[in-house]
Amino acid sequence: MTVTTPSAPHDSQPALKIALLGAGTVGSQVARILTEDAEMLAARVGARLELAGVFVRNPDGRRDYQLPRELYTTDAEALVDSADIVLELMGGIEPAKSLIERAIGNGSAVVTGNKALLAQSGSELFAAAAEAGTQLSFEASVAGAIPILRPLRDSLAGDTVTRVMGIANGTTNYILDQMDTTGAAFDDALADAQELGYAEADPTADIEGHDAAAKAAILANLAFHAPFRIDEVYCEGITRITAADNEAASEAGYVIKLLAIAERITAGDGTAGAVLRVHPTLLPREHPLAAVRGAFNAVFVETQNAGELMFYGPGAGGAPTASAVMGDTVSIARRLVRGGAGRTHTPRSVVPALPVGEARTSYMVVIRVADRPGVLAAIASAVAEHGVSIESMRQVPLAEDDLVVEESDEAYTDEAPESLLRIITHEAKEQNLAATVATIKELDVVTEVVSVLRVEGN
Ligand SMILES: NC(=O)C1=CN([C@@H]2O[C@H](COP(=O)(O)OP(=O)(O)OC[C@H]3O[C@@H](n4cnc5c(N)ncnc54)[C@H](O)[C@@H]3O)[C@@H](O)[C@H]2O)C=CC1
Ligand SMILES: N[C@@H](CC=O)C(=O)O
Ligand code: NA
Repeated sequence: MTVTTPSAPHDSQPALKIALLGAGTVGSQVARILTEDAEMLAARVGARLELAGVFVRNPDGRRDYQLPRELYTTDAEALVDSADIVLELMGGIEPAKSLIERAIGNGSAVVTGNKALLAQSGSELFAAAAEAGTQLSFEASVAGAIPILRPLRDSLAGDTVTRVMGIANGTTNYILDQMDTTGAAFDDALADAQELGYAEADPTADIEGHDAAAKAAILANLAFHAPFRIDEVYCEGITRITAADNEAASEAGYVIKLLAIAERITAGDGTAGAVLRVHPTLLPREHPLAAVRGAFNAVFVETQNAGELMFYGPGAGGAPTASAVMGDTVSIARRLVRGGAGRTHTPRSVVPALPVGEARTSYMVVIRVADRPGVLAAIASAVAEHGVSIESMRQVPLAEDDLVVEESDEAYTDEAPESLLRIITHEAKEQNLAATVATIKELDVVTEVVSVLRVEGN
Protein backbone atom coordinates (compact mmCIF):
# COMPACT_ATOMS: atom_id res chain seq x y z
CA MET A 1 0.00 0.00 0.00
CA THR A 2 1.15 3.48 -0.81
CA VAL A 3 -0.41 6.44 0.90
CA THR A 4 0.75 8.95 -1.69
CA THR A 5 1.54 12.54 -0.93
CA PRO A 6 -0.68 14.66 -3.18
CA SER A 7 0.80 16.55 -6.11
CA ALA A 8 -1.79 19.34 -5.96
CA PRO A 9 -0.38 21.97 -3.61
CA HIS A 10 -3.74 22.79 -2.00
CA ASP A 11 -4.23 19.20 -0.85
CA SER A 12 -2.42 18.81 2.42
CA GLN A 13 -3.61 15.28 3.19
CA PRO A 14 -2.12 12.07 1.87
CA ALA A 15 -4.26 10.14 -0.61
CA LEU A 16 -5.38 6.60 -1.25
CA LYS A 17 -5.98 5.69 -4.87
CA ILE A 18 -9.36 4.20 -5.69
CA ALA A 19 -10.07 2.28 -8.91
CA LEU A 20 -13.73 1.98 -9.84
CA LEU A 21 -14.62 -0.90 -12.16
CA GLY A 22 -18.06 -0.26 -13.67
CA ALA A 23 -20.12 2.93 -13.74
CA GLY A 24 -23.67 1.59 -13.93
CA THR A 25 -26.44 1.94 -11.35
CA VAL A 26 -24.21 1.38 -8.31
CA GLY A 27 -20.84 2.50 -9.72
CA SER A 28 -22.26 5.90 -10.72
CA GLN A 29 -23.53 6.48 -7.19
CA VAL A 30 -20.16 5.48 -5.73
CA ALA A 31 -18.52 7.99 -8.10
CA ARG A 32 -20.96 10.65 -6.87
CA ILE A 33 -20.26 9.98 -3.20
CA LEU A 34 -16.48 9.89 -3.72
CA THR A 35 -16.73 13.25 -5.50
CA GLU A 36 -19.38 15.13 -3.56
CA ASP A 37 -18.53 13.83 -0.08
CA ALA A 38 -14.75 13.91 -0.57
CA GLU A 39 -14.15 16.23 2.36
CA MET A 40 -16.27 14.24 4.80
CA LEU A 41 -14.62 11.00 3.69
CA ALA A 42 -11.12 12.45 4.04
CA ALA A 43 -11.93 13.60 7.57
CA ARG A 44 -13.17 10.15 8.53
CA VAL A 45 -10.31 8.26 6.94
CA GLY A 46 -7.42 10.61 7.60
CA ALA A 47 -6.50 10.52 3.91
CA ARG A 48 -8.20 11.60 0.70
CA LEU A 49 -9.94 8.89 -1.31
CA GLU A 50 -8.71 9.83 -4.75
CA LEU A 51 -10.57 8.37 -7.71
CA ALA A 52 -7.74 7.18 -9.95
CA GLY A 53 -10.05 6.16 -12.78
CA VAL A 54 -13.19 4.37 -13.84
CA PHE A 55 -13.14 1.30 -16.06
CA VAL A 56 -15.99 1.42 -18.60
CA ARG A 57 -16.78 -0.02 -22.01
CA ASN A 58 -17.29 3.39 -23.62
CA PRO A 59 -15.55 6.43 -22.09
CA ASP A 60 -17.81 8.73 -24.10
CA GLY A 61 -21.07 7.20 -22.89
CA ARG A 62 -23.52 9.14 -20.70
CA ARG A 63 -23.83 8.03 -17.07
CA ASP A 64 -26.08 8.74 -14.11
CA TYR A 65 -23.24 10.72 -12.55
CA GLN A 66 -20.85 12.26 -15.04
CA LEU A 67 -17.15 12.58 -14.17
CA PRO A 68 -14.48 14.42 -16.17
CA ARG A 69 -13.79 12.53 -19.42
CA GLU A 70 -10.15 11.83 -18.51
CA LEU A 71 -11.17 9.66 -15.56
CA TYR A 72 -12.81 7.04 -17.80
CA THR A 73 -10.59 4.30 -19.18
CA THR A 74 -10.88 1.05 -21.08
CA ASP A 75 -7.58 -0.22 -19.67
CA ALA A 76 -8.79 -2.10 -16.61
CA GLU A 77 -5.48 -3.76 -15.81
CA ALA A 78 -3.48 -0.53 -15.73
CA LEU A 79 -6.16 1.04 -13.55
CA VAL A 80 -6.18 -1.91 -11.14
CA ASP A 81 -2.38 -1.82 -10.95
CA SER A 82 -2.46 1.86 -9.97
CA ALA A 83 -4.87 1.45 -7.05
CA ASP A 84 -4.75 0.88 -3.31
CA ILE A 85 -8.43 -0.08 -3.21
CA VAL A 86 -10.33 -1.59 -6.14
CA LEU A 87 -14.14 -1.28 -6.19
CA GLU A 88 -15.56 -3.98 -8.48
CA LEU A 89 -19.07 -2.96 -9.56
CA MET A 90 -19.33 -4.51 -13.00
CA GLY A 91 -21.08 -7.73 -12.06
CA GLY A 92 -20.76 -11.08 -13.85
CA ILE A 93 -18.00 -13.63 -13.53
CA GLU A 94 -15.41 -12.47 -16.05
CA PRO A 95 -13.55 -10.16 -16.31
CA ALA A 96 -14.58 -9.31 -12.71
CA LYS A 97 -12.90 -12.40 -11.26
CA SER A 98 -9.58 -11.95 -13.07
CA LEU A 99 -9.44 -8.28 -12.16
CA ILE A 100 -10.16 -9.00 -8.49
CA GLU A 101 -7.45 -11.70 -8.53
CA ARG A 102 -5.07 -9.23 -10.11
CA ALA A 103 -5.82 -6.60 -7.46
CA ILE A 104 -5.35 -9.14 -4.66
CA GLY A 105 -2.11 -10.33 -6.29
CA ASN A 106 -0.91 -6.73 -6.19
CA GLY A 107 -1.72 -6.61 -2.46
CA SER A 108 -4.56 -4.13 -3.04
CA ALA A 109 -7.81 -4.30 -1.09
CA VAL A 110 -11.04 -5.06 -2.94
CA VAL A 111 -14.66 -4.12 -2.34
CA THR A 112 -17.33 -5.85 -4.40
CA GLY A 113 -21.11 -6.19 -4.60
CA ASN A 114 -20.83 -9.19 -6.88
CA LYS A 115 -22.83 -11.95 -5.17
CA ALA A 116 -22.90 -14.11 -8.30
CA LEU A 117 -19.10 -14.27 -8.30
CA LEU A 118 -18.74 -14.74 -4.53
CA ALA A 119 -21.34 -17.51 -4.40
CA GLN A 120 -19.42 -19.34 -7.11
CA SER A 121 -15.78 -18.59 -6.32
CA GLY A 122 -15.81 -16.94 -2.89
CA SER A 123 -13.66 -19.57 -1.17
CA GLU A 124 -10.91 -19.19 -3.76
CA LEU A 125 -10.96 -15.40 -3.59
CA PHE A 126 -11.09 -15.24 0.23
CA ALA A 127 -8.15 -17.64 0.40
CA ALA A 128 -6.17 -15.55 -2.09
CA ALA A 129 -6.89 -12.38 -0.09
CA ALA A 130 -5.87 -14.04 3.18
CA GLU A 131 -2.69 -15.33 1.54
CA ALA A 132 -1.87 -11.84 0.22
CA GLY A 133 -2.67 -10.29 3.62
CA THR A 134 -5.24 -7.99 2.10
CA GLN A 135 -8.99 -7.48 2.40
CA LEU A 136 -11.91 -8.50 0.24
CA SER A 137 -15.10 -6.84 1.53
CA PHE A 138 -18.58 -7.48 0.22
CA GLU A 139 -21.33 -5.95 2.40
CA ALA A 140 -23.13 -4.66 -0.71
CA SER A 141 -23.49 -8.18 -2.08
CA VAL A 142 -26.35 -9.13 0.26
CA ALA A 143 -29.44 -7.04 1.00
CA GLY A 144 -28.03 -3.80 -0.47
CA ALA A 145 -27.68 -1.08 2.15
CA ILE A 146 -28.56 -3.28 5.13
CA PRO A 147 -25.57 -4.00 7.36
CA ILE A 148 -26.03 -7.76 7.64
CA LEU A 149 -22.72 -9.44 6.79
CA ARG A 150 -20.62 -7.54 9.32
CA PRO A 151 -23.10 -8.24 12.16
CA LEU A 152 -23.10 -11.93 11.24
CA ARG A 153 -19.32 -12.10 11.03
CA ASP A 154 -18.40 -9.84 13.93
CA SER A 155 -21.26 -8.97 16.27
CA LEU A 156 -22.58 -12.54 16.42
CA ALA A 157 -19.16 -14.22 16.33
CA GLY A 158 -19.61 -15.46 19.91
CA ASP A 159 -23.08 -16.90 19.35
CA THR A 160 -24.43 -19.84 17.34
CA VAL A 161 -26.67 -18.87 14.46
CA THR A 162 -29.32 -21.52 13.87
CA ARG A 163 -31.34 -19.97 11.09
CA VAL A 164 -31.29 -17.05 8.68
CA MET A 165 -34.47 -16.29 6.77
CA GLY A 166 -35.03 -13.25 4.67
CA ILE A 167 -36.30 -11.33 1.75
CA ALA A 168 -32.99 -10.84 -0.01
CA ASN A 169 -34.00 -9.80 -3.52
CA GLY A 170 -35.51 -6.36 -4.06
CA THR A 171 -36.69 -6.94 -7.62
CA THR A 172 -38.86 -9.95 -6.82
CA ASN A 173 -40.20 -8.36 -3.66
CA TYR A 174 -41.13 -5.31 -5.71
CA ILE A 175 -42.87 -7.47 -8.34
CA LEU A 176 -44.77 -9.62 -5.81
CA ASP A 177 -45.79 -6.54 -3.83
CA GLN A 178 -47.09 -4.79 -6.96
CA MET A 179 -49.01 -7.90 -8.02
CA ASP A 180 -50.50 -8.28 -4.54
CA THR A 181 -51.40 -4.67 -3.81
CA THR A 182 -52.19 -3.14 -7.22
CA GLY A 183 -52.95 -6.22 -9.30
CA ALA A 184 -50.09 -5.24 -11.63
CA ALA A 185 -49.08 -7.70 -14.34
CA PHE A 186 -45.77 -9.51 -13.77
CA ASP A 187 -44.07 -8.05 -16.88
CA ASP A 188 -45.07 -4.47 -16.06
CA ALA A 189 -43.82 -4.76 -12.49
CA LEU A 190 -40.52 -6.24 -13.74
CA ALA A 191 -40.10 -3.40 -16.24
CA ASP A 192 -40.59 -0.88 -13.40
CA ALA A 193 -38.02 -2.69 -11.23
CA GLN A 194 -35.50 -2.52 -14.08
CA GLU A 195 -36.21 1.16 -14.62
CA LEU A 196 -35.69 1.84 -10.91
CA GLY A 197 -32.25 0.16 -10.96
CA TYR A 198 -33.17 -2.83 -8.78
CA ALA A 199 -32.75 -5.64 -11.31
CA GLU A 200 -29.58 -7.39 -12.42
CA ALA A 201 -28.26 -6.68 -15.93
CA ASP A 202 -30.00 -9.95 -16.90
CA PRO A 203 -33.15 -9.97 -14.70
CA THR A 204 -33.50 -13.74 -15.16
CA ALA A 205 -31.14 -13.95 -12.18
CA ASP A 206 -33.73 -12.11 -10.09
CA ILE A 207 -36.97 -13.73 -11.20
CA GLU A 208 -35.61 -17.29 -11.33
CA GLY A 209 -34.24 -16.92 -7.80
CA HIS A 210 -30.52 -17.22 -8.70
CA ASP A 211 -29.65 -13.84 -7.17
CA ALA A 212 -31.40 -14.75 -3.90
CA ALA A 213 -29.71 -18.18 -4.01
CA ALA A 214 -26.28 -16.54 -4.29
CA LYS A 215 -27.18 -14.39 -1.28
CA ALA A 216 -28.40 -17.44 0.66
CA ALA A 217 -25.00 -19.09 0.09
CA ILE A 218 -23.15 -15.95 1.24
CA LEU A 219 -25.39 -15.54 4.30
CA ALA A 220 -24.86 -19.21 5.25
CA ASN A 221 -21.14 -18.79 4.75
CA LEU A 222 -21.01 -16.03 7.35
CA ALA A 223 -23.71 -17.35 9.66
CA PHE A 224 -22.30 -20.87 9.90
CA HIS A 225 -18.61 -20.00 9.36
CA ALA A 226 -18.39 -22.60 6.63
CA PRO A 227 -18.05 -22.40 2.86
CA PHE A 228 -21.25 -22.80 0.81
CA ARG A 229 -21.71 -22.37 -2.93
CA ILE A 230 -24.72 -21.38 -4.99
CA ASP A 231 -25.03 -24.91 -6.39
CA GLU A 232 -25.81 -26.12 -2.86
CA VAL A 233 -28.90 -23.93 -2.67
CA TYR A 234 -32.29 -25.36 -3.68
CA CYS A 235 -33.82 -22.68 -5.88
CA GLU A 236 -37.28 -21.84 -7.23
CA GLY A 237 -38.06 -18.39 -8.61
CA ILE A 238 -41.32 -16.49 -8.92
CA THR A 239 -42.06 -16.98 -12.62
CA ARG A 240 -44.71 -19.60 -11.95
CA ILE A 241 -46.64 -17.48 -9.44
CA THR A 242 -50.03 -16.64 -10.92
CA ALA A 243 -52.79 -14.19 -10.07
CA ALA A 244 -54.75 -17.26 -8.86
CA ASP A 245 -51.93 -18.12 -6.41
CA ASN A 246 -52.07 -14.56 -5.07
CA GLU A 247 -55.83 -14.80 -4.71
CA ALA A 248 -55.67 -18.15 -2.92
CA ALA A 249 -52.94 -16.83 -0.61
CA SER A 250 -54.90 -13.71 0.14
CA GLU A 251 -58.13 -15.59 0.87
CA ALA A 252 -56.27 -17.82 3.30
CA GLY A 253 -54.71 -14.79 5.06
CA TYR A 254 -51.24 -15.04 3.55
CA VAL A 255 -48.93 -13.01 1.36
CA ILE A 256 -46.41 -14.54 -1.09
CA LYS A 257 -42.74 -13.60 -0.64
CA LEU A 258 -39.56 -15.00 -2.18
CA LEU A 259 -37.55 -16.14 0.84
CA ALA A 260 -33.92 -17.16 1.18
CA ILE A 261 -33.54 -19.59 4.06
CA ALA A 262 -30.42 -21.15 5.56
CA GLU A 263 -30.94 -23.34 8.60
CA ARG A 264 -29.00 -25.82 10.67
CA ILE A 265 -30.81 -29.15 10.85
CA THR A 266 -30.11 -32.75 11.67
CA ALA A 267 -30.99 -35.10 8.82
CA GLY A 268 -32.94 -38.34 9.24
CA ASP A 269 -29.66 -40.31 9.36
CA GLY A 270 -28.33 -38.13 12.18
CA THR A 271 -26.02 -35.96 10.04
CA ALA A 272 -25.80 -32.40 11.33
CA GLY A 273 -25.68 -29.87 8.52
CA ALA A 274 -27.52 -27.04 6.85
CA VAL A 275 -30.27 -26.78 4.27
CA LEU A 276 -30.21 -23.76 2.00
CA ARG A 277 -33.31 -22.95 -0.01
CA VAL A 278 -34.92 -20.15 -1.99
CA HIS A 279 -38.56 -20.35 -3.02
CA PRO A 280 -41.83 -18.43 -3.04
CA THR A 281 -43.30 -18.76 0.44
CA LEU A 282 -46.62 -18.00 2.07
CA LEU A 283 -46.33 -15.81 5.15
CA PRO A 284 -49.24 -14.90 7.44
CA ARG A 285 -50.22 -11.28 6.73
CA GLU A 286 -49.33 -10.33 10.31
CA HIS A 287 -45.76 -11.75 10.06
CA PRO A 288 -43.12 -8.95 10.15
CA LEU A 289 -41.65 -10.09 6.82
CA ALA A 290 -45.10 -9.80 5.21
CA ALA A 291 -44.93 -6.04 5.80
CA VAL A 292 -41.71 -5.66 3.78
CA ARG A 293 -42.83 -3.69 0.74
CA GLY A 294 -41.35 -2.66 -2.59
CA ALA A 295 -37.62 -3.22 -3.03
CA PHE A 296 -36.99 -3.31 0.71
CA ASN A 297 -35.28 -6.38 2.17
CA ALA A 298 -35.35 -7.87 5.66
CA VAL A 299 -33.33 -10.65 7.19
CA PHE A 300 -34.36 -12.59 10.30
CA VAL A 301 -31.54 -14.18 12.23
CA GLU A 302 -32.16 -16.74 14.97
CA THR A 303 -29.35 -17.56 17.35
CA GLN A 304 -28.90 -19.66 20.44
CA ASN A 305 -28.24 -16.76 22.80
CA ALA A 306 -29.37 -13.51 21.21
CA GLY A 307 -32.68 -15.02 20.16
CA GLU A 308 -34.36 -13.37 17.20
CA LEU A 309 -32.92 -10.37 15.36
CA MET A 310 -34.29 -8.60 12.33
CA PHE A 311 -32.36 -6.41 9.90
CA TYR A 312 -34.43 -4.20 7.59
CA GLY A 313 -33.77 -1.60 4.91
CA PRO A 314 -33.39 -0.83 1.21
CA GLY A 315 -32.19 -3.99 -0.51
CA ALA A 316 -31.44 -2.64 -3.96
CA GLY A 317 -30.93 0.56 -5.93
CA GLY A 318 -27.93 2.73 -6.75
CA ALA A 319 -27.53 5.03 -3.75
CA PRO A 320 -28.46 2.47 -1.03
CA THR A 321 -26.04 -0.09 -2.44
CA ALA A 322 -23.35 2.56 -2.85
CA SER A 323 -23.75 3.28 0.87
CA ALA A 324 -22.68 -0.29 1.67
CA VAL A 325 -19.78 -0.09 -0.80
CA MET A 326 -18.60 3.13 0.81
CA GLY A 327 -18.88 1.65 4.31
CA ASP A 328 -16.48 -1.12 3.30
CA THR A 329 -14.22 1.33 1.50
CA VAL A 330 -13.90 3.70 4.46
CA SER A 331 -13.27 0.82 6.82
CA ILE A 332 -10.45 -0.53 4.61
CA ALA A 333 -9.04 2.96 4.04
CA ARG A 334 -8.91 3.64 7.79
CA ARG A 335 -6.94 0.47 8.28
CA LEU A 336 -4.54 1.38 5.48
CA VAL A 337 -3.95 4.77 7.07
CA ARG A 338 -3.75 3.71 10.70
CA GLY A 339 -2.16 0.31 10.20
CA GLY A 340 -3.20 -3.03 11.67
CA ALA A 341 -3.94 -6.31 10.05
CA GLY A 342 -6.80 -6.50 7.60
CA ARG A 343 -9.25 -9.30 8.11
CA THR A 344 -10.79 -11.25 5.32
CA HIS A 345 -13.56 -13.74 5.84
CA THR A 346 -11.99 -17.16 6.37
CA PRO A 347 -14.57 -19.89 6.98
CA ARG A 348 -13.06 -22.55 9.21
CA SER A 349 -15.89 -25.00 10.02
CA VAL A 350 -17.26 -27.86 8.01
CA VAL A 351 -21.05 -27.82 7.87
CA PRO A 352 -22.31 -30.12 5.12
CA ALA A 353 -25.08 -28.90 2.85
CA LEU A 354 -27.99 -31.32 3.20
CA PRO A 355 -30.58 -32.08 0.50
CA VAL A 356 -33.72 -29.96 0.53
CA GLY A 357 -35.77 -33.13 1.09
CA GLU A 358 -34.59 -32.96 4.71
CA ALA A 359 -36.13 -29.50 5.28
CA ARG A 360 -39.30 -29.26 7.33
CA THR A 361 -42.02 -26.73 6.67
CA SER A 362 -45.79 -26.41 6.25
CA TYR A 363 -47.48 -26.35 2.88
CA MET A 364 -50.57 -25.05 1.17
CA VAL A 365 -51.73 -27.46 -1.52
CA VAL A 366 -54.54 -26.42 -3.84
CA ILE A 367 -56.21 -29.30 -5.65
CA ARG A 368 -58.98 -29.37 -8.21
CA VAL A 369 -61.29 -32.24 -7.33
CA ALA A 370 -64.53 -33.84 -8.37
CA ASP A 371 -67.30 -32.55 -6.14
CA ARG A 372 -68.65 -35.88 -4.91
CA PRO A 373 -68.93 -37.88 -1.70
CA GLY A 374 -65.76 -39.55 -0.47
CA VAL A 375 -63.35 -36.99 -1.98
CA LEU A 376 -62.27 -35.52 1.32
CA ALA A 377 -61.73 -38.96 2.84
CA ALA A 378 -59.65 -40.07 -0.20
CA ILE A 379 -57.43 -37.00 0.04
CA ALA A 380 -57.08 -37.23 3.83
CA SER A 381 -56.00 -40.84 3.57
CA ALA A 382 -53.43 -40.09 0.82
CA VAL A 383 -51.95 -37.37 3.00
CA ALA A 384 -51.86 -39.56 6.12
CA GLU A 385 -50.20 -42.39 4.15
CA HIS A 386 -46.98 -40.33 3.99
CA GLY A 387 -47.03 -39.19 7.60
CA VAL A 388 -48.20 -35.67 6.75
CA SER A 389 -50.97 -34.18 8.89
CA ILE A 390 -53.54 -31.63 7.88
CA GLU A 391 -53.96 -28.41 9.82
CA SER A 392 -56.95 -27.17 7.82
CA MET A 393 -58.86 -28.16 4.72
CA ARG A 394 -61.30 -25.89 2.95
CA GLN A 395 -63.41 -26.62 -0.09
CA VAL A 396 -64.17 -23.62 -2.27
CA PRO A 397 -66.39 -23.59 -5.34
CA LEU A 398 -64.65 -22.90 -8.63
CA ALA A 399 -64.94 -19.31 -9.81
CA GLU A 400 -66.98 -18.71 -12.98
CA ASP A 401 -63.78 -18.11 -14.95
CA ASP A 402 -62.42 -21.47 -13.91
CA LEU A 403 -65.36 -23.47 -15.25
CA VAL A 404 -64.25 -25.96 -17.86
CA VAL A 405 -65.72 -25.02 -21.20
CA GLU A 406 -66.44 -27.93 -23.52
CA GLU A 407 -65.74 -27.76 -27.22
CA SER A 408 -69.43 -27.11 -27.77
CA ASP A 409 -68.81 -23.93 -25.72
CA GLU A 410 -71.26 -25.06 -23.07
CA ALA A 411 -70.25 -24.38 -19.53
CA TYR A 412 -69.42 -27.32 -17.31
CA THR A 413 -72.67 -28.85 -16.12
CA ASP A 414 -73.92 -29.93 -12.74
CA GLU A 415 -73.42 -33.60 -13.73
CA ALA A 416 -69.68 -33.35 -13.03
CA PRO A 417 -69.16 -30.44 -10.67
CA GLU A 418 -65.70 -29.67 -9.44
CA SER A 419 -64.34 -27.60 -6.63
CA LEU A 420 -61.01 -26.45 -5.28
CA LEU A 421 -59.66 -27.97 -2.12
CA ARG A 422 -57.22 -25.86 -0.17
CA ILE A 423 -55.18 -27.84 2.34
CA ILE A 424 -52.75 -26.39 4.85
CA THR A 425 -50.50 -29.04 6.38
CA HIS A 426 -48.71 -29.12 9.68
CA GLU A 427 -44.92 -29.03 9.44
CA ALA A 428 -43.73 -31.96 7.33
CA LYS A 429 -40.53 -33.15 5.74
CA GLU A 430 -40.17 -31.86 2.18
CA GLN A 431 -39.61 -35.39 0.82
CA ASN A 432 -42.81 -36.65 2.52
CA LEU A 433 -44.81 -33.80 1.09
CA ALA A 434 -43.43 -34.52 -2.40
CA ALA A 435 -44.50 -38.16 -2.03
CA THR A 436 -47.95 -37.03 -0.81
CA VAL A 437 -48.44 -34.79 -3.85
CA ALA A 438 -47.40 -37.64 -6.16
CA THR A 439 -50.03 -39.93 -4.56
CA ILE A 440 -52.73 -37.26 -4.68
CA LYS A 441 -52.12 -36.73 -8.40
CA GLU A 442 -52.96 -40.38 -9.04
CA LEU A 443 -56.37 -40.30 -7.28
CA ASP A 444 -59.24 -40.53 -9.74
CA VAL A 445 -61.19 -37.84 -7.84
CA VAL A 446 -58.36 -35.38 -8.50
CA THR A 447 -58.33 -33.41 -11.75
CA GLU A 448 -55.22 -31.37 -11.05
CA VAL A 449 -52.83 -30.31 -8.31
CA VAL A 450 -53.09 -26.59 -9.00
CA SER A 451 -50.28 -25.37 -6.72
CA VAL A 452 -48.01 -26.37 -3.88
CA LEU A 453 -46.56 -23.50 -1.86
CA ARG A 454 -44.47 -23.69 1.29
CA VAL A 455 -45.69 -21.81 4.36
CA GLU A 456 -43.43 -20.26 7.00
CA GLY A 457 -44.20 -18.34 10.15
CA ASN A 458 -47.47 -20.02 11.12
N1 LIG B 1 -28.34 -2.55 -8.61
C1 LIG B 1 -28.47 -2.97 -7.35
O1 LIG B 1 -29.43 -2.65 -6.67
C2 LIG B 1 -27.42 -3.83 -6.75
C3 LIG B 1 -26.38 -4.35 -7.48
N2 LIG B 1 -25.45 -5.13 -6.88
C4 LIG B 1 -24.33 -5.67 -7.64
O2 LIG B 1 -23.48 -4.59 -7.99
C5 LIG B 1 -22.88 -4.86 -9.25
C6 LIG B 1 -23.23 -3.74 -10.22
O3 LIG B 1 -24.63 -3.67 -10.34
P1 LIG B 1 -25.32 -2.50 -11.18
O4 LIG B 1 -24.62 -1.24 -10.98
O5 LIG B 1 -26.75 -2.59 -10.86
O6 LIG B 1 -25.10 -3.03 -12.66
P2 LIG B 1 -25.13 -2.19 -14.00
O7 LIG B 1 -25.40 -3.17 -15.09
O8 LIG B 1 -26.02 -1.02 -13.87
O9 LIG B 1 -23.63 -1.64 -14.08
C7 LIG B 1 -22.54 -2.42 -14.41
C8 LIG B 1 -21.62 -1.59 -15.26
O10 LIG B 1 -20.44 -2.33 -15.49
C9 LIG B 1 -20.15 -2.28 -16.87
N3 LIG B 1 -19.50 -3.51 -17.27
C10 LIG B 1 -19.94 -4.77 -17.11
N4 LIG B 1 -19.07 -5.64 -17.66
C11 LIG B 1 -18.08 -4.90 -18.19
C12 LIG B 1 -16.91 -5.21 -18.91
N5 LIG B 1 -16.61 -6.45 -19.23
N6 LIG B 1 -16.12 -4.20 -19.33
C13 LIG B 1 -16.45 -2.91 -19.04
N7 LIG B 1 -17.54 -2.55 -18.35
C14 LIG B 1 -18.35 -3.54 -17.94
C15 LIG B 1 -21.50 -2.16 -17.56
O11 LIG B 1 -21.36 -1.60 -18.85
C16 LIG B 1 -22.26 -1.26 -16.61
O12 LIG B 1 -22.06 0.10 -16.89
C17 LIG B 1 -23.40 -6.23 -9.67
O13 LIG B 1 -22.50 -7.22 -9.23
C18 LIG B 1 -24.71 -6.34 -8.91
O14 LIG B 1 -25.09 -7.68 -8.71
C19 LIG B 1 -25.49 -5.43 -5.54
C20 LIG B 1 -26.50 -4.97 -4.76
C21 LIG B 1 -27.56 -4.14 -5.31
N1 LIG C 1 -31.01 -7.38 -8.32
C1 LIG C 1 -30.79 -7.34 -6.92
C2 LIG C 1 -29.95 -6.15 -6.58
C3 LIG C 1 -29.45 -6.19 -5.20
O1 LIG C 1 -28.76 -7.12 -4.77
C4 LIG C 1 -32.11 -7.25 -6.19
O2 LIG C 1 -33.12 -7.02 -6.85
O3 LIG C 1 -32.12 -7.43 -4.97
NA1 NA D 1 -25.71 -5.39 2.85
